[in-house]
Amino acid sequence: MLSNREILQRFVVIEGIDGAGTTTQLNLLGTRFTQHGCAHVATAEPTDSPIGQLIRRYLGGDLHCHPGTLARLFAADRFNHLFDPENGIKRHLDDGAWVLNDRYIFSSLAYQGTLWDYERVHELNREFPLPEYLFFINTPSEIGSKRRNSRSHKEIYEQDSIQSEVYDGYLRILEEYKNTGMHIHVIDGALSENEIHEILWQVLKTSDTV
Ligand SMILES: Nc1ncnc2c1ncn2[C@@H]1O[C@H](COP(=O)(O)OP(=O)(O)O)[C@@H](O)[C@H]1O
Ligand SMILES: Cc1cn([C@H]2C[C@H](O)[C@@H](COP(=O)(O)OP(=O)(O)O)O2)c(=O)[nH]c1=O
Repeated sequence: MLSNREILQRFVVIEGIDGAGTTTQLNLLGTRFTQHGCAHVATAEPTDSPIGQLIRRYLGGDLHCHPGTLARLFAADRFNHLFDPENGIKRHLDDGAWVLNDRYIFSSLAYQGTLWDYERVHELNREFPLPEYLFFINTPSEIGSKRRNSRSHKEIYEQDSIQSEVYDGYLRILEEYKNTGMHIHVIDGALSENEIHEILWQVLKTSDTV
């Protein structure tokens, strides 16, 4: 049951296809939180842990595996990211900080769920709590494609046909998760970096704890 999922307060997730600008927005938000003296941790998935580094090797194309293996690696990396006793998301939230995260379960559902098997990916991510805020930067694949093409190094998902499927997957997931109690904001990815940032900031600023 999606409606019974635990929601972690002060946990913020930014999602979008490759090139949507999630990394850009994470950095801008982190700077803004710092300027306002608001305790926070800015982080991302896949993480820098050994599991995350292994995932990067698959994404880079120098290792190959069954898509089910990759789905499980993302879930293992996420479990560690959430529950690591010293540096995990839960620990930071329990200490009173905000956690700003570039990608979370919605990436697994949109990428592995679309490209492999939605039900199995859903099952692998069922135990994870939901964020209080989910920002989806709504960047259709044509716009993302132009931005991705300026990168020298391509990862395995950085192809227009794949990104277009993943984009459609995100739209389905947003619909599926709309009544779960998260604050979901869909933001026009064609806006400038600063315009998008201001929208995110205005939403978070009105929360009583920032
Ligand atoms: N709203 C935007 N408008 C135009 N360019 C953007 C925007 N957001 C990000 N970019 C640019 O697009 C590229 C990809 O951004 P990035 O944040 O790395 O995307 P992601 O992490 O979602 O793949 C970068 O060159 C970045 O400066
Ligand atoms: C967290 C996560 C990421 N991904 C993909 C999305 C991206 O294509 C890739 C790396 O994410 P990321 O580092 O955010 O990409 P970018 O280079 O755009 O900043 O991993 C999944 O397929 N499943 C997941 O669960």
